[in-house]
Amino acid sequence: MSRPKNQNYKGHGLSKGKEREQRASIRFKTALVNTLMDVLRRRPGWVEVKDEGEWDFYWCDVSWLRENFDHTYMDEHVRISHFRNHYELTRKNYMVKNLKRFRKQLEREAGKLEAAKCDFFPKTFEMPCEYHLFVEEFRKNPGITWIMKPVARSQGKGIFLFRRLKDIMDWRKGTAGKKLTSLEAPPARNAVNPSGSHDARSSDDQKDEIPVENYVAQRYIENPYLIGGRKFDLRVYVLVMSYLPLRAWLYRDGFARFSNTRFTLSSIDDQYVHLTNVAVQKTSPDYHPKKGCKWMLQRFRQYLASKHGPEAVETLFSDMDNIFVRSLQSVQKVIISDKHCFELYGYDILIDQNLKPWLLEVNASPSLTASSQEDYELKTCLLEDTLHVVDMEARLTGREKRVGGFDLMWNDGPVSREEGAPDLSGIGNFVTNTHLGCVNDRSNQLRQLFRSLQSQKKASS
Ligand SMILES: Nc1ncnc2c1ncn2[C@@H]1O[C@H](COP(=O)(O)OP(=O)(O)OP(=O)(O)O)[C@@H](O)[C@H]1O
Repeated sequence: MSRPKNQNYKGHGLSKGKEREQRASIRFKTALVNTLMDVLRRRPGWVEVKDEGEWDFYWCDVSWLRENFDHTYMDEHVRISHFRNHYELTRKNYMVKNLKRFRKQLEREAGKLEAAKCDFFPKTFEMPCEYHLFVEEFRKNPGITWIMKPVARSQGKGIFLFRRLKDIMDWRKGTAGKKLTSLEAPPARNAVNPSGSHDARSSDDQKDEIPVENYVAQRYIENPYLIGGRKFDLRVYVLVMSYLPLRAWLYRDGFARFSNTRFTLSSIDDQYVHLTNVAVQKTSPDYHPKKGCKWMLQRFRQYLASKHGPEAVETLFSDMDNIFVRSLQSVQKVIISDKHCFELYGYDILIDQNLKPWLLEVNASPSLTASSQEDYELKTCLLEDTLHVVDMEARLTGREKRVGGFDLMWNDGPVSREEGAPDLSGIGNFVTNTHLGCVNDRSNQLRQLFRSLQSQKKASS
């Protein structure tokens, strides 16, 4: 149960057994109205709490953390959906700062070879504070393309590409971010998207103190892997249950997000060519709502395997595992590891023509809104499986290596992933089939549910 720190607690003085008895149902609260709401409402034994009611589980947004976390007392069993200072990983500038520091530490302690395993993020400078370092680097490689990204916005807002220092001069004068303006909203300082329909960028304490909007200047990956001539990036989900010790689960499914326009380096001002965010692509004149711009990860794997063979695909996916683990390790000592917190991260990965994966960023609030039936199925399974791992019902033994579509990737050390490792929870075998692409009953149920939700929506509008 949760309550403000100095408020009297109704259940105070009850024995543990009585308390557990009283908690026959799990009281949940959520700040998001999307697929998540469907999943929570359907979950047996879970009841929704509104407004100031006490809760056991809260899928909060990051602004709630800032305003309430430090003043809320939480009982042992209570869980919330973010770590207190999640922005250490989910703000573009902090992520890079932590990765650079971690790389240096590895070089000191384990040598250059080990440190080189952190070379998965494009060269990045924080602006304006690293402007002079950036200029030095810029002059070393004339003619290459750079990308400027606001540190705390999302959905491609405020992003632009450049090749001349003059463009940065304009930015410094306060005109930056005006190149790709068609989608641009006013700087979303402290903005939180209450519907959760987008990847609402973290709104956190640090942001309040930033007098001008900060950017990162990042080397643009000029040779992205193309499918059908189009650029794409991957969205992969990682669930962290604890930072000390680090305990992280990797979801088997995810998707590739494609641009609608053929890739070319000749027009760097065209956002539809260079930015693969769905929010950007949806506004493209060539966008087909039915076709969408996503491929499920399984389909992407199959495509790559047919082109390059299974070994190349294995190497690519294990290089991605390396990214997940190292990036989490880079913030392991910085993030406040509170036993009440978990976090479902959305990783954005770009693959180049050498099949090298690059980490673009990590999202604290990956979009949970479905853009198609397939997407709805993926997100529903993802959320159900997340709740299985969070385990408010106390059904897991703690020895599971697989729960639904999640594989335990790191448990204070690497976790061996034998093929067909049993799902000890007994929860996930059924679910896992869905992830392997089998059409089963559950999948059909979801399809029906999706259709009925669609027709309800139509009827009400
Ligand atoms: N260094 C890079 N090289 C090539 N393309 C990039 C690079 N950085 C970003 N992009 C492209 O720009 C898009 C948006 O970048 P990024 O995800 O960093 O910003 P964002 O606005 O926070 O997006 P999101 O809403 O997905 O969080 C990416 O999906 C990718 O297509």
